[in-house]
Amino acid sequence: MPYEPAASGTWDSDGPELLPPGHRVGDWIVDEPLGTGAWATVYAAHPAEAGAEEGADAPSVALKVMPTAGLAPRQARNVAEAAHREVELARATGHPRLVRLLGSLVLAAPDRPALDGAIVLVMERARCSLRERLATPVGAAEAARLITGICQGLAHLHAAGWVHADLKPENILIGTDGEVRLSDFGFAVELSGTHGYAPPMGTLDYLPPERWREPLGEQGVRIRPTADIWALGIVVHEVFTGGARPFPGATPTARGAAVQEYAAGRTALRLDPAVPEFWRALATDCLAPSHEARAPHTAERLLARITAGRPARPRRRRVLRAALLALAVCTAVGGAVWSYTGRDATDDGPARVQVFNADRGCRERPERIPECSLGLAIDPRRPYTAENVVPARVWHGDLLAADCRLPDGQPIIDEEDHRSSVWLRIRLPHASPPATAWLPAVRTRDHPALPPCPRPSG
Ligand SMILES: Nc1ncnc2c1ncn2[C@@H]1O[C@H](COP(=O)(O)OP(=O)(O)OP(=O)(O)O)[C@@H](O)[C@H]1O
Repeated sequence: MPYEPAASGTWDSDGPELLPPGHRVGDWIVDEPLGTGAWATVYAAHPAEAGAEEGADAPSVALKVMPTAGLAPRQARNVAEAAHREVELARATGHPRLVRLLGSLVLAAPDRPALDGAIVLVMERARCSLRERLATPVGAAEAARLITGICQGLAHLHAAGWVHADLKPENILIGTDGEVRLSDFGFAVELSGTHGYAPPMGTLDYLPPERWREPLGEQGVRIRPTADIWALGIVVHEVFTGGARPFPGATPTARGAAVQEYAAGRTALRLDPAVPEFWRALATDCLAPSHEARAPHTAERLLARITAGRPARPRRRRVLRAALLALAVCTAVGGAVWSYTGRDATDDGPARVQVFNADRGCRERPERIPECSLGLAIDPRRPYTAENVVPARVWHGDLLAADCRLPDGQPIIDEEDHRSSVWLRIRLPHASPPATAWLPAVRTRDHPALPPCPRPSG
């Protein structure tokens, strides 16, 4: 098959050389790595010129560092072209559901030959990827909101004359506002008329059946917007099943063979029963076996169908409520689910606060299920993300011992549009190091009088 997987062996087996925290890149100082793809490592970074006062509160960005040194000429050309496409697409489009590109530069790092000359894209920083989010169950309302956001991004891209061509949960980010941002436009294709051409690259699990048979011409392989619609069908299935693929097989190649069997009419499409009826019908249309059968299901029409098919609720409330739940559950990634009994915590605390979960569904459930758990931050001045929560989880109604109040942590917005940068320091039970963690004030309705906290260290 004329195909080169995206995750081809670009790096040494030891992995890519990483930039250390504190390294200056243009106007930015590198913090921790956020993720690695086949071509790039993405880092959190903050402005180099932020005053000491601003410190960790300065806006954080994501730096996508795409090394070119040491690559074969064809690979280096691929990387440069991918970066160029990302910049071109950002210039030509721009939409709240697409990740924002803030600039690009070439890295000068003569002391690090593997990174010297790397192309760096400066982007808005997201909270996590959809792949990370899928590590914990996604409720129906949030699933609907996420899929709607993906459709909005695709509808805009397609209307602007582009195909993403590598849609997958790793490339669907969740912004700090809890909303979808499509990202990674390195394989994006600009349409001329009904189709465009791209190098034979992509991610096997998201390729439509026709791509497996598409001849490789001088300009590459033919790509049409229906390729994104197929990938959307796979993603819809994953959202409701914690990342399970709809086609059977232990490897991407085996699943690709199953896709071929289905497209040839030899097997039926079998979606997981966990996918609700409305979304099952939508995913089935996205996964129509040929370009022609899929073509009527444009992103715009799917969006209209979703808007018409979803229960009508006041828009503002729906969006904000879901945003807070997304925030809560994003932070659950990587943290162990741990039954935290508020009763213990109140024994020695100077003030008692009760956890409030914005999601009514969670408030009404007595079981302590992971999807209703909330995270406590390690450092309230850093973004409220998976890397920044303690393993302990808390649930609605838990009683916690708060010993002081920090007025100027990361701002958090609740479902009623209340924005607060106040955080409460919580004493954790002795058995669970660290000794303290931080609860955003919007996660409780209690307002006890508390002394100001000393500025947290580290
Ligand atoms: N703006 C961002 N904010 C936060 N995390 C990000 C951001 N961009 C990327 N990431 C993280 O970094 C990972 C790799 O980024 P990206 O997919 O852009 O790299 P890539 O090398 O082009 O990947 P691929 O293997 O899909 O070609 C993402 O899956 C995501 O987890």
